[in-house]
Amino acid sequence: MSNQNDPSADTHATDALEMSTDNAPVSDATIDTDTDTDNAIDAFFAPSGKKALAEDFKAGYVAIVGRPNVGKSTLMNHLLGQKLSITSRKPQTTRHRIHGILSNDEMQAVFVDTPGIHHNEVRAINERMNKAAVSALVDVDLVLFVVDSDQWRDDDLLTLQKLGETNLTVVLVINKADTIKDKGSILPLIETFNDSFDFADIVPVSALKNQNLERLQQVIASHLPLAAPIYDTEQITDRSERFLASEIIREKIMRSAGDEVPYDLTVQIDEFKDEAAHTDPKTGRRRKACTFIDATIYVERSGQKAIVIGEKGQRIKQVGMDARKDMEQLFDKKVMLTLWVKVKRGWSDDERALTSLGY
Ligand SMILES: Nc1nc2c(ncn2[C@@H]2O[C@H](COP(=O)(O)OP(=O)(O)OP(=O)(O)O)[C@@H](O)[C@H]2O)c(=O)[nH]1
Repeated sequence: MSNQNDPSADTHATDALEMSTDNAPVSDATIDTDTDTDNAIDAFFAPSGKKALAEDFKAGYVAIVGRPNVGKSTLMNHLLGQKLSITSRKPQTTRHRIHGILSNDEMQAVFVDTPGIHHNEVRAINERMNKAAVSALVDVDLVLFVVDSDQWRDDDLLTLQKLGETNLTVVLVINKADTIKDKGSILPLIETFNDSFDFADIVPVSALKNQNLERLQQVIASHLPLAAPIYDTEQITDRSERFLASEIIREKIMRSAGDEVPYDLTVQIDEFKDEAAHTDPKTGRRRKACTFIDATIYVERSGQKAIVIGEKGQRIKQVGMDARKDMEQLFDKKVMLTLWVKVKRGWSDDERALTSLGY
């Protein structure tokens, strides 16, 4: 859906203001000559990358559930060694189910990253997040129930109650172990958890500091069924680059604007165009392959728009630069990013608007 050319969208997209960032001239794209030929030769002689799979290969779906802010996204990102899911200090930043795929010689775990399970929610968006959290539990082979080692709350019990109604295998992941000053205090904590639920395993980790994640991988593998890989073992996500691009932009805004913007701003990718390496007909110079991405950031009020843009456009400029860097790293190609900020009042209460934005 592109609002720029859609007259019917004007009624929603009030108070539109465009902010363009990162307008480095296209000629900045590094120029190269014979690399295409070199790459083709390298690709021809490179090993196919497909190894023979172990006969006892295991594969399955793993849901990561838990209260907002316990570190679910960080855990998945660090297990994968890649940034697929957005993280910020603000709770409820995860809005979608994201499939991250972890493959090694013995197993493939397909992660479903869920939003927290919330109750007493009034707004349509939170209801949808709830549905997504519960539906993520259907048909998974294993649940990682993540808690913050420091904070045990009623919300945790609510999730545990939901898990108790299923026959799922549940591993308790006690995250943020790095924040525990007295390591001995984790033992009574483990006992408390053990008394409240029949966990298949309990693994304390620090997702952020990569502590005990190998052990967690072994535990995951031990609970997955014998099966062939579900996805290609080279693949790390089934999410499109478009989707990942929008999540990266959203993360940069949430990180930079902190508590000043609500978590329910959304980012829509208006254009995502790959341009192959070519010779510029005007200048005769070679241009590297590049992906042009145009995105619109929707906020609810003009005050929020001003915050996202920042003084003299500084914030949006920084968001654009940081997001572009992450995208270039993740997609492994050159990116030109243009951002727009628009006010779309009340969209998070509007079921139709949510659907049109892909929720
Ligand atoms: N100290 C410490 N902080 C962590 C750890 N894991 C995550 N965090 C921090 O906790 C905050 C929340 O992490 P997220 O991964 O976004 O949490 P989440 O559970 O996905 O949150 P929602 O998207 O709201 O459901 C971030 O500031 C992380 O950096 C950890 O092992 N140690």
